[in-house]
Amino acid sequence: MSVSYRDALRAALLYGLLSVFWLQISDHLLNSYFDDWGQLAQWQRINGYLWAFISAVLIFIARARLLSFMGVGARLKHQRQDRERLRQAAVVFDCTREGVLVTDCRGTIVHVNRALVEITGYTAAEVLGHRPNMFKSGRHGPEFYQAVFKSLQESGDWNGEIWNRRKDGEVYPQWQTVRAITDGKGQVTHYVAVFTDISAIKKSQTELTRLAHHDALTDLPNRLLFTDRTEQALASALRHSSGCALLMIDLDHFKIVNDSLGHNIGDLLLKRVADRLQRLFGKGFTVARLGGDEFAVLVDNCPRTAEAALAAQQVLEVMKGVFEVEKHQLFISASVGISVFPRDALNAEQLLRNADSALYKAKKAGREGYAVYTEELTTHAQYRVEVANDLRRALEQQELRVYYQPVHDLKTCQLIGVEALVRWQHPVRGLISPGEFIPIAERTGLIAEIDAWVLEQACWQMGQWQSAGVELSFVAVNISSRLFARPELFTLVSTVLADTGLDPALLELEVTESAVMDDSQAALEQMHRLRTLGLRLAIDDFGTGFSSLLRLKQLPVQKLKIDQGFVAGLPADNDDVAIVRAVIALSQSMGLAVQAEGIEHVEQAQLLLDLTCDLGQGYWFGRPMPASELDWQRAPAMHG
Ligand SMILES: Nc1nc2c(ncn2[C@@H]2O[C@H](COP(=O)(O)O[C@H]3[C@@H](O)[C@H](n4cnc5c(=O)[nH]c(N)nc54)O[C@@H]3COP(=O)(O)O)[C@@H](O)[C@H]2O)c(=O)[nH]1
Repeated sequence: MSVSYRDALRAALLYGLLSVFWLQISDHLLNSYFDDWGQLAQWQRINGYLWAFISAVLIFIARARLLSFMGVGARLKHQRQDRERLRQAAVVFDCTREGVLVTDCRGTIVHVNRALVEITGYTAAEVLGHRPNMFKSGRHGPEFYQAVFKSLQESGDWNGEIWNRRKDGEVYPQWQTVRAITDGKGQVTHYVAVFTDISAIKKSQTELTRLAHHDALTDLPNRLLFTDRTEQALASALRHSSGCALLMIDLDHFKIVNDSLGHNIGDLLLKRVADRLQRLFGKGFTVARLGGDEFAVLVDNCPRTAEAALAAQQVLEVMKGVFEVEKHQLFISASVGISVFPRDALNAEQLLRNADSALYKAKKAGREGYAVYTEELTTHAQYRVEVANDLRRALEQQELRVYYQPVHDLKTCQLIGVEALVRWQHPVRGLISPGEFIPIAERTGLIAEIDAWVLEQACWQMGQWQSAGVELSFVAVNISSRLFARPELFTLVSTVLADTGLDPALLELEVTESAVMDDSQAALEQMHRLRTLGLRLAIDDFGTGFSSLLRLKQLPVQKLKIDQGFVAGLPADNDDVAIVRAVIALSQSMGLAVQAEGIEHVEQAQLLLDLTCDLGQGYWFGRPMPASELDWQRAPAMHG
């Protein structure tokens, strides 16, 4: 007999004994108290009721204790909570965005939610009773599914990426978790799969990867992908003992298209160039846009320079045809730098760098051509690095000097101004001409510091001449495009003028035509700001750039300097004569002074005077020299 039965028997016996005891005692007491039968009968009735009441209380207590002992109350509470939880789970099951699929232990689908219907395109009725392999995409082999089942058997769950097929046939990726559900004895009763459709994430991931590796404008591979492909090509060339060539292509004077026709047309032209290059080389080659107007082509199986040169020549040829861009008929040429693996470089970075050096050489050689990398170019590059380092030291050690070249009035031949030109007094190499170090200073950015220093020296020197009573109309200082592009130029010039006390009207800043046209709107603003200081502005090397006359008209400049390249051809070269005549006429029609530079012969000075040029500068008048050597009285006569 179980403990509970024994307890129940004990309670029943106790109740029986208690009842007998109660009946005996109450009967005895009532009989001894009441003699009257009527009263006795009444109290016996009351006694009966009383016992019934006590019994009811005892039954209640016993039952309450029994139920609590058996845990029925808690179970009822739990049942209520379970019902609530199930209701909530059913809502979650149906509202969740994840697809849910439940199979029995044999793999037959017994339950699916609304999200599964939406994701797969099947109705619940079309799915129930079938097996999950109805969603198979065919992308995974049997070994994939075997691995899933193995994981479910060993650990009871699996999660990972799986490609399935929707009802409409579309194959899509989903992230899925499958779990085995077991009963109390550890037997699998069901499998539950919960999955998310990750096709949108995949698409944006793919798009991001594409964007990171492609140029947005032309859709060509960008520098990152091109470098990667070059590395792969080099590795493959190494394995097969073959070679490959890298062509770096840069469009000549592309800036003019942007400046004159706007960036939209410039962009469209770049797209057309990209298309043309792709068509020329076809699918087997990697054509990339490295940035701006720079493209590159990787030519596989091309170990010899001659073959690479042939490819470069084809690039030059293909660029020759007209580009039709929105009603504009554009012509553009290109320069190409060639570097060959393994002859020139052993890794992608070096190959790119060397092709770039060759491209620089092609540009310097006059553009619309190609140049092949040579070791000499690296030597040059190293030399440039050494000079740049040396220049920094020169600035600190005050090794730079300012020379002044006289500028004469062509009518009176009087010296009326000077141009400040920098020199480098090298401790070992002696006096170095700016032609040797200015281009390097420009490439490294040191030019801004040099120009600032020359400006300070020239203003100070002009102040000294003024104090000494020398009658000079101006001192001209060259401002490189690097410094000219900086907003702090205005502060620099005003500080120098304030520090040296020079009358701003005596200062002339020379800016090259290309510096002004590079970003003409910014240049215009810079020039107007500088003009508020009261100084004068001149366009240097006029005729070598590609000024738009419309832009030129807007510039607040006071002088045009005819480039010495045109003066050199005077008086024999008819083209130069025509150009010089046109520039003089242009200056005069715009109310600008005009100055010719590079005058080496009296005939040149005479012709320029005849053409009504205002000012002249050149070796015939005087070479650049230290301030102390200038001869203020020198006025070389033109007529004998
Ligand atoms: N940003 C700066 N550029 C500067 C500075 N100083 C010079 N430069 C530029 O360097 C280039 C070479 O200058 P330099 O060797 O001084 O040559 C100048 C003249 O010496 C030369 N010149 C003058 N007359 C004649 C001549 O009759 N024949 C001849 N073959 N050359 C002559 O021309 C140069 C003057 O150039 P420009 O500035 O265009 O008037 C040169 O581009 C300088 O601009 C500097 O401080 N900052």
